[in-house]
Amino acid sequence: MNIEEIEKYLEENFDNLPEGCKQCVKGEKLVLFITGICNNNCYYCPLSKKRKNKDVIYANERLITTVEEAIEEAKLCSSRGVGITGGNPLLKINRTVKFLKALKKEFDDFHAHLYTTPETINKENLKLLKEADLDEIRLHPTKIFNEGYDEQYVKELCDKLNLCRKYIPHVGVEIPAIPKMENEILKLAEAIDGVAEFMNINELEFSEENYNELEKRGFLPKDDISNAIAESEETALKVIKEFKGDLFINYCPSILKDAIQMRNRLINRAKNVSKPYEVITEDGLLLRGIMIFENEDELKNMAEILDENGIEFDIFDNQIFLNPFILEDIIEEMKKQKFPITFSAYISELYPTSDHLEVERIPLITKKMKFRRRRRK
Ligand SMILES: C[S@@+](CC[C@H](N)C(=O)[O-])C[C@H]1O[C@@H](n2cnc3c(N)ncnc32)[C@H](O)[C@@H]1O
Ligand code: SF4
Repeated sequence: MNIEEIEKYLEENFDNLPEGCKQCVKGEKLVLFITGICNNNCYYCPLSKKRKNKDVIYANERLITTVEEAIEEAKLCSSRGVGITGGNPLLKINRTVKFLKALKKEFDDFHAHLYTTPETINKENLKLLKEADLDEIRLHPTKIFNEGYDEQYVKELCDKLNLCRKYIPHVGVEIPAIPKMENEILKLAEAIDGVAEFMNINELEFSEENYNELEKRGFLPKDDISNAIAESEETALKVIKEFKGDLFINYCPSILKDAIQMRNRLINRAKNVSKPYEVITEDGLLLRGIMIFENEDELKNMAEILDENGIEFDIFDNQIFLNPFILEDIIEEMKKQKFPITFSAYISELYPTSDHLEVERIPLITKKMKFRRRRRK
């Protein structure tokens, strides 16, 4: 599926999507990684070394420790809900409940969904999640994808789904589309039809951590621009085509996460955190003009000139941050008037995230620059 096909698919199916997906697509979900601890060991687990089996908390890309930081990140991203993920959030149930209650208290009408695996579902955990007002839960039946289809395991999964339904308003199943597993996935869909409300199938993705395990099994990247695995999409779409029951099955392509969901979240955050002189790109990144001075007096002179002309800027150490296009104009004018340029200058393209990750430095040589639209990994 390319972007146009995904946009068309979303337009046609948006109303049927689980609420958690609706907000996620619009970039309105805070991604709360509550712990990296997990008792499973899926060969396709995409978690990075910094997160896998580490008891760390992230709100979006930001490493946090407190509820207040999670609330702050939600505000900065104009989030309207939270997706609680991990690791397995239920292995840190008290922390999960503490964060969930605090977010629900802080924001009105805040939708919450949570990812977990069937083994940790029990009455005690569900009671706590209900008290904390969890709206949606998604179970990932890992055993099927690591060891093969097992009738008894799927029966137990259905029991767990039924138990979830007693406590949580919306209950679904979420799985990776492992290439060539269409028969197993179809059997699973038939078994959970009438029990789960939806099944979400993710296009299989590789990461630095799982690449070797995927390659060992003959799974290879589908192209050199995304981190999707070849034939995963075909498997998911075949399941959707051949399934004849009532269960709503949704396919979530890797590119949707990168090009639509992540982009929307960045745009939301950029709108809240950008300085008046920064430019928001169509990908939700920030463009900032930067002058670097070796001489403090020259920096002060330039700051005075900018001030006199009503140009907004910030001074950071020996640098002046200003609008990138104004910076280009200034340099052009100085060149025209053969004015000695005593600073170096570039345009910085950076993420509006808490780490301000810089993705590119564009040296200022030409006036009219085209800013490429790039896909992030
Ligand atoms: C990354 S997990 C995080 C939550 C939790 N650890 C779990 O596995 O349910 C969220 C969902 O992604 C799916 N998933 C796991 N590994 C994946 C991969 N390599 N590519 C695409 N989806 C994956 C699983 O179906 C899971 O429901
Ligand atoms: S359940 Fe999730 S976090 Fe745990 S190993 Fe599997 S994919 Fe990784």
